[in-house]
Amino acid sequence: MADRFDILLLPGDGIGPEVIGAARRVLDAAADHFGFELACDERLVGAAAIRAEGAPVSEETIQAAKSSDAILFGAVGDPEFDGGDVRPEAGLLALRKALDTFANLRPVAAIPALLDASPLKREIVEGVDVLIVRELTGGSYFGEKVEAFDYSSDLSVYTKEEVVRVARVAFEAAGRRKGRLTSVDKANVMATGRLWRKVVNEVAEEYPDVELDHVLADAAAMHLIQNPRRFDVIVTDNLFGDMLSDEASVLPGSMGMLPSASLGAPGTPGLFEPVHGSAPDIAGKGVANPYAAILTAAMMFRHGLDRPDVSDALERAVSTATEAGFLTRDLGGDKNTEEVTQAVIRWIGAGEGHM
Ligand SMILES: NC(=O)C1=CN([C@@H]2O[C@H](COP(=O)(O)OP(=O)(O)OC[C@H]3O[C@@H](n4cnc5c(N)ncnc54)[C@H](O)[C@@H]3O)[C@@H](O)[C@H]2O)C=CC1
Ligand SMILES: CC(C)CC(=O)C(=O)O
Ligand SMILES: [Mg+2]
Repeated sequence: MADRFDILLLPGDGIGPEVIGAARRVLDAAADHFGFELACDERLVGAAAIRAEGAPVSEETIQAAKSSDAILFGAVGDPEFDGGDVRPEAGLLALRKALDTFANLRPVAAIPALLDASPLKREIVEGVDVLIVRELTGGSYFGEKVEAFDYSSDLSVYTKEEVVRVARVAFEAAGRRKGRLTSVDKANVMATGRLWRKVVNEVAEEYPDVELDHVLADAAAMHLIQNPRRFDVIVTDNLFGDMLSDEASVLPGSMGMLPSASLGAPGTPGLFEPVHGSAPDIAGKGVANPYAAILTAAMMFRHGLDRPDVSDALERAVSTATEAGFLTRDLGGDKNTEEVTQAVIRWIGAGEGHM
């Protein structure tokens, strides 16, 4: 079991530095509690990097990411650069591509203490436990782009191999969970959707114990908030996965609750990123919800650093803190980022019998 980890922190913009600062304090407390060593390097990305280094991610930062054990990312984006030629978000896309993190795991689970934080009825939210597996390095976000004076286009391309590899990740995950996989596409209108469906059906032959169904993306958006318990694992492309996961954040009650892990080939560093963005509307006020970033750090220990024991402790500490009423404004509470962070730190190790 490894006891030293080289982590690259990329806080980014807006609330990114606030929530990654919170996650860092939690990581330091976990290191003390579990007795491992954390070597953290911190670099700029997004708008912060454009201002200081002239590009949303530098080649040095990409190299540092490749040689780390894992990367903990905050968020990028700043209204200052809206509509400009150089965009902060391009830094994140470049990192995902450079690390080839093609599978983005976005778990969405109802948290018992937060059942009333969701605008949806309790009976819809209760017991929800969905894993969205989003393809992350292909499709319309990465295809050739044309931006002319009076027209523009985004090419959406998927190769068979790109669908095979993310489908396998999703089937494996479903096999470890309830054994149900829903593939989401637009095969009725899109060529990429028809390839997606054909390839997922082929990969299904390798996983006879997993029950597969196909749902069109528009209907999936409806089912997700009407009857979310119908889903176990969802696999879908880059664009639909982005949208469905933001929609799914209303189930636990806030974007500030959703973590994610962006994974590539075994042995390569993962990019661990909360699902939310830089939230310029609340940045700098100290009120951002840090749970998504802390749960993202937990995913880093489970999926990137092979320390599920640390991951379990962080997830337990978050549950206990929510049960004790440590809720930020987005969840209907009145606690600030720091109060929530300190509550999580207090409960790290609780329940293991040696605190
Ligand atoms: N992974 C990333 O770096 C992402 C970056 N973005 C960028 O972020 C910027 C803002 O985008 P938006 O569409 O507003 O999405 P957003 O996710 O930043 O915010 C959407 C809404 O959720 C709230 N919210 C998000 N995270 C929260 C948290 N931790 N605690 C409390 N409330 C939270 C915000 O206050 C806002 O009302 C844009 O520049 C966008 O491109 C958006 C999504 C992902
Ligand atoms: C590059 C990001 C800003 C796109 C996004 O919203 C996401 O990946 O969740
Ligand atoms: Mg998004």
